[in-house]
Amino acid sequence: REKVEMTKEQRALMKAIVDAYNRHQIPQDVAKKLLQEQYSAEENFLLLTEMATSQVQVLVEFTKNIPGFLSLDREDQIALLKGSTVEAMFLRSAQVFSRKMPNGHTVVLEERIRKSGIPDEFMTPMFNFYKSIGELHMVQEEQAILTAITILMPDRPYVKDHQAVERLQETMLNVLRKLCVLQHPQEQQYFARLLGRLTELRTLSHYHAEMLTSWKMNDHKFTPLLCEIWDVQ
Ligand SMILES: N#Cc1ccccc1NC(=O)[C@H](C1CCCCC1)n1c(-c2ccc(Cl)cc2)nc2cc(F)c(F)cc21
Repeated sequence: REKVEMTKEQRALMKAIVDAYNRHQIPQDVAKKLLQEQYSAEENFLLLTEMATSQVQVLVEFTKNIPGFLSLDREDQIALLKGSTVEAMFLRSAQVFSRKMPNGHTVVLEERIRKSGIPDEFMTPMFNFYKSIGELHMVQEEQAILTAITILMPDRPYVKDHQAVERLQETMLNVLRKLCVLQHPQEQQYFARLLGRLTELRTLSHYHAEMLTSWKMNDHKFTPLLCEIWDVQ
């Protein structure tokens, strides 16, 4: 098999994405909060809306650092962000859930999330996704580039210049493909498995509006930003 090597440009691109990904982390870690105590459904819902609101802002900052993104048509930039924030939220949640934690913490975290107010019918698909992400043992470079690939999805609603987005995404996919070979040399199909998770992520994200509106509590209040970004209220 030929030796896989990243070009100088690809290494620079990856560094830019990873730096942006690490720079724009969610301020406080929700997992720590959840491990401290079991909140009520109302408190959990509020925590989620706060997390999601700050995550959208963080995502906008991260996206600005994706080389080429700011040269896209302005309306396409909005369409890409609007179309990917829910998937990015579940991807981020999955990465938080599958982070290495002291023994027993993941069990407690899962328990707290199961009792957070999310309707029961969404637990299985959600935790299946979280566990399938965990099994991949992604390195942070892969997590960052996978998030960028999720944002640069050409088939989001209302995207006009399909080609321009496809070109940017393809550049990212080329970097991710090489990274997977370099990081997981034993697993021939690791790259394919990784992309398969994006399909699972899209399916899970279809449920998000219903997950939120049927949260086990009355009068669900959303921030204006979330009303705009999510299909709720
Ligand atoms: N993490 C994280 C994160 C980062 C940015 C934005 C949202 C995030 N997710 C969250 O805060 C929620 C919390 C919010 C309070 C109530 C219990 C879930 N969350 C979700 C979850 C997100 C959405 C929807 Cl509809 C259902 C569930 N899956 C999580 C997995 C984890 F391991 C974890 F710690 C937190 C997680």
